[in-house]
Amino acid sequence: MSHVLTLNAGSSSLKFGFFRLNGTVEDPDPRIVGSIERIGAGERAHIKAKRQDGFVLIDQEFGRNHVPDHDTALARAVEFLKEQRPQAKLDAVGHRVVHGGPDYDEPVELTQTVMDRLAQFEPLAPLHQPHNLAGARAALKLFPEAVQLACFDTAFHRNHPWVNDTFAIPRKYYDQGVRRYGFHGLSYQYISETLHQIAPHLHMGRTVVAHLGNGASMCGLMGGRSVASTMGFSALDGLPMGTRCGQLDPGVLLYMLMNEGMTPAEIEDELYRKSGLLGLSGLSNDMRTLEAAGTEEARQAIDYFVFRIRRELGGLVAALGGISTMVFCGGIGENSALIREKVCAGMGWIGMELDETRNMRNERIISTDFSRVRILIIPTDEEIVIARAARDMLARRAEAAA
Ligand SMILES: Nc1ncnc2c1ncn2[C@@H]1O[C@H](COP(=O)(O)OP(=O)(O)O)[C@@H](O)[C@H]1O
Ligand SMILES: CC(=O)OP(=O)(O)O
Ligand SMILES: [Mg+2]
Repeated sequence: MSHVLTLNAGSSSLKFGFFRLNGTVEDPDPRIVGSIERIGAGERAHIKAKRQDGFVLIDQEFGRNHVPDHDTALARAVEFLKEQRPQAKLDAVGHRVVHGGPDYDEPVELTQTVMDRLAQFEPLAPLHQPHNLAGARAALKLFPEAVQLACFDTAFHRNHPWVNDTFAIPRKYYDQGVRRYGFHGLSYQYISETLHQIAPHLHMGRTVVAHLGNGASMCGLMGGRSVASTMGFSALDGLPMGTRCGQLDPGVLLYMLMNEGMTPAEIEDELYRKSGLLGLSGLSNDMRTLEAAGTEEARQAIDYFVFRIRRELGGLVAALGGISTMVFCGGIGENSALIREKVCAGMGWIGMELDETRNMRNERIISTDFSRVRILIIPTDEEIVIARAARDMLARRAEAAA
């Protein structure tokens, strides 16, 4: 029996999935999915994992400083999986790698050359890429006989039309790779494939997907393919996020450099780690905390988040030439009735009409029966997209070896 481990390393978390492969066509079976959160020096990390039927296998806090970095987190996750499945042999380890640069438009086997190339993109995604690659290095040591593959957040967007792929700066920068890459591609691929399964007629049309998590972006899909996305060169652009600023006039960067005398490292820290919902509210990057807080600053942070989503929605509808389906996903998109309600309020002019009760109940279809645009909640699943890619890569290698 073949097994695949999937790893999705964020700035302070590691999500893992343990899948059984049932042949080369059937969907991989998610036997165990879990996460370790609050990784870092001085933190009390927390491991959670569930079986496929929802049974909680572990939900436990570590002691302070017990999981100071991603290498330790991976070791803890592997220890736990070995306890659960002592006999299982891993055939592949699939990694979410946020930045694949201009060339990778599909998953690739992680060789040393590929790793070196991907390390060049670390400055473009400092909250993710270094951790993604650290996870890959650690897994290469732990499982030398397993196939290791990288699945990129950028790959799904690689066929954007040129106007959505470029900035209006001298052309040499485009050739150097300064482009609008777009991210959250594994999530958008999952939504696109799911839409194809559950509503093929909607999949054929014009869809706007709002992936609203700690990182947030939106994507316009035409016939299931990405046409435009709100994220650009780095995972900073577009919507404001938990701690990232989203769209910013580049003049603000010049101001920080020249008037505030900030160093590039200080600006990076300000824009990636201290801005967004946290920076505006002065309270938290967590939407649940902001919704419960009731302070003026928390309300303003929510208002700004919603305002930017609505602006981008209008822009994406114009880029697509219309809209037939709107999908919400990510931790906020899947769980916050309040944010969905605020985003959809008064959007009748593009044919969106939210059903209040369905929205409150987090149902799959949350538009009214009369709404011209279908509004859906689809819980996203980046892990299964990685597991499917691993299945396909193992099948290709087996075929080549036969
Ligand atoms: N019931 C809820 N109401 C509002 N926000 C929620 C709810 N559940 C989760 N969230 C928010 O989802 C965000 C995390 O989303 P998630 O997609 O898990 O992020 P990540 O990018 O780390 O994968 C947090 O801001 C969290 O507050
Ligand atoms: C690209 C990105 O923002 O990812 P995440 O949502 O995992 O932070
Ligand atoms: Mg995410």
